[in-house]
Amino acid sequence: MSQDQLLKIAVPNKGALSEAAAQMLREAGYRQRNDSKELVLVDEDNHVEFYYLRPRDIAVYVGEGTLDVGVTGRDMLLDSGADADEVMALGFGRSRFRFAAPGGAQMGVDSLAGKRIATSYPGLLQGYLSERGVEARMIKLDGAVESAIRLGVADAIADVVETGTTLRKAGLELFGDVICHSEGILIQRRGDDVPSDVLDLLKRRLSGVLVARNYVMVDYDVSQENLDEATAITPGLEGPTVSGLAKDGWFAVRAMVPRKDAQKMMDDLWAAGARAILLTDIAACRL
Ligand SMILES: Nc1ncnc2c1ncn2[C@@H]1O[C@H](COP(=O)(O)OP(=O)(O)OP(=O)(O)O)[C@@H](O)[C@H]1O
Ligand SMILES: O=P(O)(O)OC[C@H]1O[C@H](OP(=O)(O)OP(=O)(O)O)[C@H](O)[C@@H]1O
Ligand SMILES: [Mg+2]
Repeated sequence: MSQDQLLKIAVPNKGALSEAAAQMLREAGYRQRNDSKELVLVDEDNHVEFYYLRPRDIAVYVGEGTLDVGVTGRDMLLDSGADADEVMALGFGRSRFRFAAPGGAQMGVDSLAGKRIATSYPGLLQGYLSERGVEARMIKLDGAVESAIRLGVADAIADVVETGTTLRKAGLELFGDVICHSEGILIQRRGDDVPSDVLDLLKRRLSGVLVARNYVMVDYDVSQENLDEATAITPGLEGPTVSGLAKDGWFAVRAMVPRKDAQKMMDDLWAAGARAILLTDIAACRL
């Protein structure tokens, strides 16, 4: 891609990843379509254009080099066998790809030899079974795979599981190890190392959104005698900002901390003598 061409980015047009992908791109400062029938959207200011495509097809377009990068699911990239690699995990659309069957809790992957397995991800499944030397018959379905056993076309299934509700409602139980931990990812054609400022910016902005989502800012006041103990709890990224307060012997401390640990960290800070402990969201960042 030459510097004056727009970077072509594929985005899922429907399904579980579509809204979350568009939302993340919006938060990263890009324009996104308002009309779900729109197939292409040009964002001149940011030197990119978005192509709205079926999530399953995105790895194919990127692998063939017709589009520069794309957002899809890790399971779909692996299933496609396309000539594309994961560049960055995006933290949304998390799911697991797993085996299930009635009474599955008693089964193992070895028991699948000679059986029929229904799936929408034959490439991913075949790769997993071949590595383990298990020969089974693949029944390729487009969706609603959980119904395949009840309807008599398969003995087991391999499908996407998020909450497990769909499986439970179909009377199925999980078995075997997780075949793939999936989430939304950014992909690029394998070996495509043409330097691109526009792509570097996209990656930096998406990383910024991830940090803003996963971290919060903590502020607190602490006395000199408790300063070391408190800052050990909030080491920050480079180190916490420590500034003097008007009150003698007291300091104000500010640091970024992982959102998931924030409540426990506040308890620990309080126990360490910190007071006026405040948490605030980070709207955006560049690290
Ligand atoms: N319930 C879910 N929770 C989280 N991720 C999911 C869920 N269902 C699917 N995914 C993920 O979303 C990606 C695309 O799957 P999706 O179901 O949207 O596509 P599809 O099955 O081809 O389309 P559709 O279901 O609209 O026919 C995959 O990476 C998959 O792992
Ligand atoms: O574990 P759960 O939270 O129940 O979610 C998993 C279900 O969600 C997806 O189905 P989708 O709605 O995409 O329909 P599909 O099977 O036709 O793709 C997936 O294929 C599972 O069926
Ligand atoms: Mg689906």
